[in-house]
Amino acid sequence: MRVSVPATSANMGPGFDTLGIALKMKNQVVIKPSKFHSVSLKGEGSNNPALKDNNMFISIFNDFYHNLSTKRRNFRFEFFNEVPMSRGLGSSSAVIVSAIASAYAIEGIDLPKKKLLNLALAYENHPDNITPAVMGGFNVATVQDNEVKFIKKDMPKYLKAIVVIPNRPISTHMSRKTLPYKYSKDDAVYNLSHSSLLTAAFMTENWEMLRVASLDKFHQKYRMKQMPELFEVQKASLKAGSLMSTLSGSGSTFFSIAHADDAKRIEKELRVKFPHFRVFITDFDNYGARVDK
Ligand SMILES: Nc1ncnc2c1ncn2[C@@H]1O[C@H](COP(=O)(O)OP(=O)(O)O)[C@@H](O)[C@H]1O
Ligand SMILES: N[C@@H](CCOP(=O)(O)O)C(=O)O
Repeated sequence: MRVSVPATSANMGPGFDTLGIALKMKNQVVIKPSKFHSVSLKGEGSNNPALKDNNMFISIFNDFYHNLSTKRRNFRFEFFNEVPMSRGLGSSSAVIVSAIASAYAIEGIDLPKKKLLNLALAYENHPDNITPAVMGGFNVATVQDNEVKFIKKDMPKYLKAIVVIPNRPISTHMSRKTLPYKYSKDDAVYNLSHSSLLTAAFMTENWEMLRVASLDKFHQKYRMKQMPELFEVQKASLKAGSLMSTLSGSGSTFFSIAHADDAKRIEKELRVKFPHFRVFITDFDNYGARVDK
């Protein structure tokens, strides 16, 4: 059985804890019944021996498996990870969603995507990463009465994402601590209006509006101060022709959207200017979490 879940870029500027989009980079796990428990890791995290012992996937999988099953089978877990850890590309959401989906699938229990999303909410209480991780596409999401309410929009193939991934990780938990405790009414109105405009721009495919609509006063500047070079990345990406360029989740990755015709040139310019960062183009994912039995 194989489960795959895409990377996600959350916030998208002003949509703090609300907006997110799925990328065509994924974490996959192949699970096989086996005499003994064993773990193999390829790709991101494979040089981290701790992930072979007691990683977040195994502990969430076990929580669900032990609730769903009376049997005590052992499994071999083979992980193929493309989502870098603690870079603002939703690695924790990918792990949470894939662990829950795997426990249900291994027991042959059908798990509708909306239920998967609401189960994931217990592990990550902001819905901006888990929603696109489960559903794919661009999503606007909120939590009401312990349920995720969301609207999804498929992304067209003629738009591409360009990601700039620094070497340095930023933990989401720590990064949230750098944010102000309170915001002024002016800042609240600023973000509310920009986030609403950004959502409307996605829904109506008014891509030229993204540059203005993606401006934010809630979180980016506080977080980017930890790595001031990110201000340069944003400036360079917009100058090179990106439609929008925002901190991805809590960072450290920078996420830009561009027309396919411009993406190669923007990628090249960013690579030249920031040779010490990983820069590449990726498509958007419109499917989300996938289980192949
Ligand atoms: N492939 C993985 N396997 C196991 N645990 C992972 C994996 N990827 C991420 N994690 C867990 O998620 C944490 C990173 O979460 P977080 O700081 O929210 O970063 P991100 O921005 O990538 O979601 C890691 O410290 C680790 O506990
Ligand atoms: N809204 C959250 C998003 C965190 O995304 P991640 O990919 O960094 O986990 C936040 O801004 O803290």
